[in-house]
Amino acid sequence: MALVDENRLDDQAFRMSEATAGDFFALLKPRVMSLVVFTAIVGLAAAPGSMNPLIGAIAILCIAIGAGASGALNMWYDADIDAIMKRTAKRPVPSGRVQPGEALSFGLVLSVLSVMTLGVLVNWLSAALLAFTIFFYAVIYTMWLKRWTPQNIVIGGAAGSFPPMIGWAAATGSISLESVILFAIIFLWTPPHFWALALFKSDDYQRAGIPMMPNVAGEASTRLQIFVYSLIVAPVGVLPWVLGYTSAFYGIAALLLGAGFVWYAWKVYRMPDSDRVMKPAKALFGYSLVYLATIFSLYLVDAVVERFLTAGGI
Ligand code: HEM
Ligand SMILES: CC(C)=CCC/C(C)=C/CC/C(C)=C/COP(=O)(O)OP(=O)(O)O
Repeated sequence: MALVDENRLDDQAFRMSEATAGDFFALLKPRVMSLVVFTAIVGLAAAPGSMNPLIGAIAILCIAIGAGASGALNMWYDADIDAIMKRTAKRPVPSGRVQPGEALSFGLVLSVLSVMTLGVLVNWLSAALLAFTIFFYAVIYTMWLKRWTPQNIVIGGAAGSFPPMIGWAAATGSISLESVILFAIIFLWTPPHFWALALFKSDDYQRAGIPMMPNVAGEASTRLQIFVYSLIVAPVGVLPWVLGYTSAFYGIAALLLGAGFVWYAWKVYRMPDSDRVMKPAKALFGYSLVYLATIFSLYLVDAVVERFLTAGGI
């Protein structure tokens, strides 16, 4: 009698993984997470005091790995709906290149690794914030809010807003009003960022049965809500200058960028129901990325210049 039952080797559980390193990298949602990690870098660099550059680099690496891990956990749980939506059907799990168990273990191992390393080598406040953010995205948003309420991304947006606070906490071991304002900018930016995309991808969400705002409240209401959020995020983007955290250089640029945001959102608000190409919504989605990347870049430049001038006694 053979020691190994040949038939059992064909079972799913015994199948060798067909996944490549590229598939595992894709599980980290690298494109989205690159901007997320950039906001964490800004939080870390803008924080007062000096930090050992090696510890700073370790902190950023841990945040990047933790963010990617939360993306893997999201893709593990969402494989059923990702398979239905055109935009996501080719992802590693729904396309069968990565087994669900592999994605789950990958996400869990990286989550524990990133949080523990951040805690041991940097500080436990930033590690606790990172753990909470991973939990918020993977469990509160993905497993609960996303399939339950059209306010999913309004509440779930908190997850994407924490990284600058984590960076700040890594540098200082504390939370401050300035880091809460960086949180608020991303939090208020998320609904227009995402609903612009949800407008022109609403068929996908409809088919998958996800209660995104355009599918539940309708396109007209979503367009109005996008515009209202743009009216709030624009002044909040200028708040760091008003409160004296940045120079006028940042403040004026933020004012102009905010005016641009309101303009793009206004075009979406005025978009006729009959417009199925939805160019204004696509333009706003693109602009939302430019807005956040630019405003955080300016914040970084402002903080670095300020530090340079202070160090030089100017
Ligand atoms: C709950 C909050 C958020 C939701 C629901 C959301 C949703 C999405 C979706 C569905 C896409 C399209 C992704 C794709 O092409 O497959 C996207 C793209 C993107 N998002 Fe978000 N997002 C959120 C928060 C954020 C945050 C906080 C950031 C960065 C700080 C961000 C940065 C990006 C970037 C950079 C892209 C473009 C990726 C590319 O080039 O394909 N998002 N977002
Ligand atoms: C440090 C840390 C843990 C950061 C996490 C940051 C975070 C939560 C970012 C959210 C980004 C995002 C792509 C949401 C997509 O929503 P979705 O999952 O509904 O989009 P999908 O349909 O493309 O999967």
